[in-house]
Amino acid sequence: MNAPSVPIRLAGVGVTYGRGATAFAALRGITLDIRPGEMTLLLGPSGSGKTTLLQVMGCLLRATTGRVELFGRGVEGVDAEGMAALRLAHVGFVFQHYNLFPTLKAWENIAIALDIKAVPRAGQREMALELLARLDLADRAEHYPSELSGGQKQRVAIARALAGSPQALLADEPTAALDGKTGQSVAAALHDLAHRAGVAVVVVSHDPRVEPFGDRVLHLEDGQLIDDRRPTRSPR
Ligand SMILES: Nc1ncnc2c1ncn2[C@@H]1O[C@H](COP(=O)(O)OP(=O)(O)OP(=O)(O)O)[C@@H](O)[C@H]1O
Repeated sequence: MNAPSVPIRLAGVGVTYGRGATAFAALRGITLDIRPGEMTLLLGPSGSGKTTLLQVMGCLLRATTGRVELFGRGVEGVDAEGMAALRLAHVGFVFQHYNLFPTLKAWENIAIALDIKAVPRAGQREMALELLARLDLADRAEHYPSELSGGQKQRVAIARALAGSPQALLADEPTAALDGKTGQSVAAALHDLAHRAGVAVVVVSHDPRVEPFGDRVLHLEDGQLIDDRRPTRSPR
C-alpha cells in the first residue's frame, strides 16, 4: 500500500524524447518520493534532465516508462483532461520569467488563478490579498508588474501558484533572473512555505544562493539520479 501522504512518488521512471534513430533518453530509472514540508533541490549540469523530471512530477509530461503517483494515485492510463485536473487540484508552478499578465495588478494576477480554481468572484480579492500578505507583498497589491522589482514579481508568481492551496509547488529556476539578495529572499520564501505550510517544494536551480535553503538535494547526471542527500548544515 502506498501512503497517500507522499505527494509525489516515482518508481523506475524513464522519459525518451523522439523515436527510432533520433530517440533520446532524457531520464532513466528514476525512483524517489517527494515529501511534504521540505524543500527539495534538483541540481545537475545543463541537459541532465532536471526540467524533464519537474514536468513529470507536475503531470505536464508523461513518463515513457515506470510509475508516477500523485497522492497515491497512479497517473498511467489517466487521459490529458485527467492529468490537467490532477495538476489543478494538487500542484502549483513557478517559472523563471514569472509569467504575470502585464495589464493586471498584482492581486488581479492572483484572482485569475483563483478563477481557474473556481473560487467565487466575491471572495477572490480578499483571498488574493491574503496570499500576497503571506509573501510580504500586502503593500504591492495594487501595483502592476512593471511597477514591481524582479523579486517582488517572483513573489507574486509564488503567491499565484499557491491559489487553491496546492500540496506541491514546483519551481523551475525561480531565481535565475534575480540578482544578489533578491534571489536569496525568493529562496527563503520558498523554504518558509515548505516549513510553515507543509507544502512539498521542489526547486530546479543552478543558483548557489539557493543551495543553503534545500532540506534535501538531488543530483541528476545524464538522466540518472546520482546523489540524494540531506545537507547537515542548518538552512540560511
Ligand atoms: N521536447 C524535447 N525533444 C527532444 N529532446 C528534448 C526535449 N526536451 C528536452 N530534450 C533533451 O532532453 C535533455 C534533458 O533536458 P532538460 O531540459 O530536462 O535538462 P535540464 O537539466 O533541465 O537542462 P538545463 O539546465 O539546461 O535547463 C536535454 O538533452 C534536452 O536537449
